[in-house]
Amino acid sequence: MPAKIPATVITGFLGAGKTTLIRHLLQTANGRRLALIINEFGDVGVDGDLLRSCGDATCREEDVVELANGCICCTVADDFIPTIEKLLNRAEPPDHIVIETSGLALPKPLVKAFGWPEIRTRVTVDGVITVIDGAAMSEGRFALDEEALAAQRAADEGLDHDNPLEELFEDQLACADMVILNKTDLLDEAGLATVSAELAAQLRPGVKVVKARHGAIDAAVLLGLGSAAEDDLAARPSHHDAEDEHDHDDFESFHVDLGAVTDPDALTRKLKPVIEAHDILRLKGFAAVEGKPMRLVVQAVGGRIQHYYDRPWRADEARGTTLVVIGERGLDRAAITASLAA
Ligand SMILES: Nc1nc2c(ncn2[C@@H]2O[C@H](COP(=O)(O)OP(=O)(O)OP(=O)(O)O)[C@@H](O)[C@H]2O)c(=O)[nH]1
Repeated sequence: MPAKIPATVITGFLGAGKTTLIRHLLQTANGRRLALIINEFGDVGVDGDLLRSCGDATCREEDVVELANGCICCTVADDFIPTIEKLLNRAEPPDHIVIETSGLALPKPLVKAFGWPEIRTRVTVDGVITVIDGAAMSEGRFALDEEALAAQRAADEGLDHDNPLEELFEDQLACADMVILNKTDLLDEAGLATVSAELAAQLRPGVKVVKARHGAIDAAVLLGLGSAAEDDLAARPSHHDAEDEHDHDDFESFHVDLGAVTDPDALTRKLKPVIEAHDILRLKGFAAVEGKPMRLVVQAVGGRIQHYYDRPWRADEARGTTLVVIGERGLDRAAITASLAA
């Protein structure tokens, strides 16, 4: 029986730095042939496109498979299993498969999928790596608002779960074999100490926390953990263990198509109040800037916004501005679209 091909699951909340970590991983793959499966919650494959444009020898076009438009934990049978089988059946299978889940995916159902008969003898979960946005955590982005929850519980006995961000955050931590505490450049010493202590209190015994900036952790640290997580599920509790199915009704995503922009900084100034007014969790995409041959990448994690040019527009693609908007259910799409188009 040939050795199982290792697969690493990179998870973590919206904008934590998963794609950034994978780009660095590709640059330190040290000759390993990697295949990437990139999962997006939204219907526009931003991360996959960013990774394809990284141009490294290790991330050829055919090595990046995109599973957009829904969380990988919900599309296991239709999308994930067939995708893994295709990779395993290649004339030259990859040395290692790296899976980036969407920022809203539950990792445990995905790890469970590796126990499916179609693939269980051929691939193993080498490790679940959870990326944490240290800045968002220190700002209490995932902390439970005790008063609000107490008030909710008083009003509704039937309430049986914490807020969706809190649950998702806890599930992504509970399933981790390693935690990357990212964005430490945005933390002062006190903030780092607080976040590190909060993490340590939530992690299973033996789970390592590695501090990082811009996901700059080498492949040698991330790959080769040998955790066989698919055989260790009982040790990884989830809020959703009791459910057969889970859904992502708590979140929603849509994209806005705009024309070319004249000034990237003006675009950022326009985005900030819209993100804050509508509590948009994540906004990302590409913009065409008048007179510029390069494509502008727009990245917003909560109110933290940045933009940069990543590559020239190709002759075969339509220049335009497409922004993916992700938030908790109930986003006012019309108002957001109107504000961005104004
Ligand atoms: N300051 C700072 N910014 C970072 C760091 N890591 C990532 N970022 C930025 O955070 C934003 C989101 O990074 P991504 O790598 O796209 O995050 P992601 O987890 O893949 O995002 P989703 O796939 O949308 O969940 C980008 O603007 C990154 O440049 C970091 O360590 N420090």
